Formats: sequence, C-alpha cells, structure tokens
Amino acid sequence: MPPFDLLIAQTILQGFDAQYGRFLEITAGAQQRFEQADWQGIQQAMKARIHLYDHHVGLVTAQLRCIARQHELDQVVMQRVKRIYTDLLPDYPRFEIAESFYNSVYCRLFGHQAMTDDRLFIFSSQPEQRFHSQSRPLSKCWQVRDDLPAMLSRMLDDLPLRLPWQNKTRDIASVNAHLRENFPASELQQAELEVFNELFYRNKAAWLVAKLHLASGSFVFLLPIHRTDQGELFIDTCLTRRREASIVFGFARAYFMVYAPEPAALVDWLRDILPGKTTAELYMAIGCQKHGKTESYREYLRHLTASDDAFILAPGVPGMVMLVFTLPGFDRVFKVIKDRFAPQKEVTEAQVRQCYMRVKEHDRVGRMADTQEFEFFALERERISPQLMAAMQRDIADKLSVSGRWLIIRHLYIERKMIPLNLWLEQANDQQRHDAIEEYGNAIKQLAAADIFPGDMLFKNFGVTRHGRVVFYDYDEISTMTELHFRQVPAARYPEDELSAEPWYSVAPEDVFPETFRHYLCADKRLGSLLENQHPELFDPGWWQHIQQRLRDGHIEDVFAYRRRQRFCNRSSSNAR
Ligand SMILES: Nc1ncnc2c1ncn2[C@@H]1O[C@H](COP(=O)(O)OP(=O)(O)OP(=O)(O)O)[C@@H](O)[C@H]1O
Repeated sequence: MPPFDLLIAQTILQGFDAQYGRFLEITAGAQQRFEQADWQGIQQAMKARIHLYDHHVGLVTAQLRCIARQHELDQVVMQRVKRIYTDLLPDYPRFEIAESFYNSVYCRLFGHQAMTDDRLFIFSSQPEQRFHSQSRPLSKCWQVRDDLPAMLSRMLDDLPLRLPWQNKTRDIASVNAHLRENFPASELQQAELEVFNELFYRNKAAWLVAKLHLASGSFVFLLPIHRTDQGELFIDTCLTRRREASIVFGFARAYFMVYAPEPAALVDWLRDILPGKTTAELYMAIGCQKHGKTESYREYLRHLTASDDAFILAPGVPGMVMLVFTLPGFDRVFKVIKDRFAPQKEVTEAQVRQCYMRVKEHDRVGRMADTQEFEFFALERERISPQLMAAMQRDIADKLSVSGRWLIIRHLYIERKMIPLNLWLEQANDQQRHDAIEEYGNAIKQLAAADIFPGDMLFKNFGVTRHGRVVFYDYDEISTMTELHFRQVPAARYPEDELSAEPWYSVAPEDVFPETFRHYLCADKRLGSLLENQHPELFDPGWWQHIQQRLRDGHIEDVFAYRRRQRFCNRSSSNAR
C-alpha cells in the first residue's frame, strides 16, 4: 500500500477522532450544566456541538491539501484511499460516523463532484457490524420482585446525579401510581426495568430512558428529571406510551446530549422503544446530525429503489421564496431557494440560508422542523413530473445542471413532510379544527418564549405532524423576539384613516402590530373566533412585550415535550408541590 495513501486515510480518521473526542467532551459536560442550572451554557454547548463537525472537516481538508502539495490528490487516489480507510474501520467503535466524516472530507475536497460508491461511502462498508459492537453493557436491569417502590428507590439512588431529591418518596409514589394506572398489578409485581446507563440531557431536564419488560410485552419508560431553583431534584412526569416517546425524540426538538462512545449501539438499543423512528431520525435525536444526514440520504435512495414514485410539487400554497417538491410515498419534502423572490420579499438568498442555519442551531422547542442541507443533489430526470419540471425551469433554473440522465440541483434542504395547516383546517371537523388552533397558538407562544418570532404567521407556514402537533417550517422571515418593537396601533386621526388601505401611522422595519394579525388570521370567522377564545394574547402587544422583557432579563423558559396536564404536579392535588 503506498505510504502516501495510508497517510491520507490515517489523517482523515485521526481528524474524525479529534472531532468525536470534542463531541463527547461537550456532551459529558451536560450533567454539570444541568446540576449547576447553567441554562445559558446549555444553549451555547448545543450550538458549539453542532458546529464542531464542519469545523473539523475544514481542519482535515486543510491538512490534506498541505500534505498533498507534492503529490497528486485526485479522485483516482481517493478510490485507493477509500479502500485503505475501509480496512481501518473493522473494530472501530464508531465506524459508521467515521464513514460519514470521510464523505464530508471528500465532498469538501472535490466540491461534491463524482460522488460514487467507489469513492465515498454512499452505503456503509460494514452494514452488519452495528449489531455486535458493544464493548460494555449499555443498560442495567432492575427487578421489581413484588416491591415496585423499593425497586424505583434503588434505581434512583443509582443515578449519577449529585443533587439531593426534593421529595423522593413523593416522586416514587407518583411513578408507582402512574404505572398502576396503566399496567396490570400482577404483571408489575414481576416486572423488569432496563435502564440506559447514561442520562439524556436537553433543555432543563435530565431524562432517564428505560424499557419496562412485562409478561405481556416491553414498553417505553421515560422519566424527565428536573431541578428546583434551590437545586433539588424532582421527577416531572412518567411517560410509558410509544406515541409520547416519539414526540420526545421528535424532529422538531433540539438534539439530546447523551454520552455515546458507541452511537450505533445506542441507536440500536433505542429502536425497540421508538419503532416508528428511522435510523436517520435516531442518530439526529442523539446529536449525530451529520451522520443522520447520511442515513437520511440512504433512506431516500432505498425509497427510490423500492418505488416508482415521481417527484411532484408539494401540495399547498406555493412559496414565494422556496420551491418545494416531494415524492408522494416518501415522508420528506425537498426545498430549493428560488432564483428570484416575489417583490414583497425583501430578503437575499444568503439571508434565507442564514435563517435556516439559525433554526438549526437554535432550540427548536418542538415547534420548528429540523432540516438537512445538501449540495449537488441529483434527481433522475425521468422521475420528475412535467409540472414540477416546468416549475423548476421557471423558479430555480440558476441552480440546475444536467449530467446524463440526472438533473443536479446545486443546493437544497430536506425536511420532514407534514400536512400544511391551511389544508388540514379545510378538511377538519369541529374538534380537529379546535385542537389544531389550540396547537397553532401554543406553537407561536412557545416559539416566542424561546426567542423566535416567526414573521409570517399564516396558517400555510405551519404543518401538522402525524401526532397532530403543529410545527413551523417557513423560516425566511424569522427574527429574534428581542430585535422587534411590538406596538399598539395608534388611534386614528380621522374616520377615513381607518378605511385607508395604507396605515396612517409610520412603521419602522422592526415594528410589529399584533392587533393587525386579525386581518389575516381571523378572515375566516370560524377560525377567528377559535383564536380569539383560545389565544387572545396573540393580538395583545402587552403580552408580546411581557415575553420580550422576560427574555431580556435572561429568563430561559421551561420546555416540556408533553402536555402540561401530564406533569405530576398537575395530575392530582395529593401530588401538588
Ligand atoms: N415540511 C413541509 N411539509 C409539507 N409541505 C411543506 C413543508 N414545507 C413546505 N411545504 C409546502 O410548500 C409551501 C412553501 O413552503 P415554505 O412556506 O417553506 O416556502 P416559502 O417560499 O418560504 O413561503 P412564503 O412565500 O410564505 O415565504 C408551503 O406552503 C407548503 O404547502
């Protein structure tokens, strides 16, 4: 093997080692940040961890360019390097992410050209390895042996957390009561709880993640552990339904911080309790978002092979900034920034990209969809519907090139497909409409509390997930709450003022007039009255100013991945804190 090729392969793997080492280091700090209530630190760590990967890909690329100065580093060399790199991977604890890292370095070096499986890891070189890569037990089992509270107590004592419990007996009683309400007592007496060795940290909570094994089957068991302002621990709720777990690990939330030197083993462990999640989604949920992107691309390729779906325009109101298309049987949409925007959109492509990046690194609080960014994305031309092809030629021609049977799109985002809220509301029955509007208002309020103002709050900019949650997906007009000026509409000077199409008062770019949201949100009377009844605050400048003030005071809101009524403190008066 030529020493130069080996040097290149080793440099990439060492570069990846350095990246993952830093990733683990930041992740390992999560416990201390939680215990010290360092909520600002949590947000900074989250951002820093997201940017690590690109940073290290940049370092390795620069190093390779340096090494290669006297040598030819072309795609033929890289074919050999890939083979050597592959030989370094067996027994490597995170081979799958090392492959993604290799892909990223390759793409950075060659500008996303010639992306074929002989040059990079379109598919994994060792697909079967993940099932036997555990060097240490991932979880610990606790037997109930006829005394559930005693077992819960031992299990809590075993946690690595160093803060005292506010009232451990009360919390155990709450968990015990929850389990007894949801499972037969006879089965609980002989249950086994398989607890993952590491806690999952996100926002202000440390999540205990476990599997509850009963005679009738296995169930998810999640305990979000919080701390009081006085530094005492309490269990906020217990979740034992798959649907609830799916929401906790959903695509609209920040990535968990969970210490995983062998991420494949963790992903595999999680599959039983999150059967609805794909491999890509599981990697993303634990923060390995770049490898999640690789897996997401693999899922897309598998879908293409297994179906003959054509690419079509996404249902709904066409965007002014994005061209959005999908495959009917695939659960994602593809979003491309248009070459030119409608005149009312005063943004540039660079600003739109910045908004999407801002969302990626921000706490998405369950209300903003995550996106993966792709460059030079190839579509088979034959599979593009004529209507979509016409729209592409009209709206994104500058980003297109043709290579044989492929149409290459220079840049796009992939995002989870939802039902646009405007379409959902059109076909909803009364109860569904009521629930959707409740969710919609909650989404805006939670975004505001997390320092995000959506800008354009039309129903078409929100989607409904398979769990009925409302999630925002149109990011080109977002801003932080604190940069805006929420104002009351000044009183009209003359009666004709109110009839005028133009405002009679001056409006600065950062001015927002919540009362005027009614003009477009309440045009449909049925929806308008639901909104006025359920979320009157949205039209009140005082409410927005109040949220702004809390943010300026440095307050970081609690984010719950479950309904407030599920919190133990809201379940019954006997459990009140
Ligand atoms: N994740 C998604 N799931 C399903 N449909 C989507 C999704 N994202 C976008 N769409 C569809 O594509 C349309 C345009 O998307 P989006 O709102 O992101 O584009 P835009 O150009 O930024 O819109 P606007 O003109 O409001 O700024 C939406 O109205 C919706 O119909």
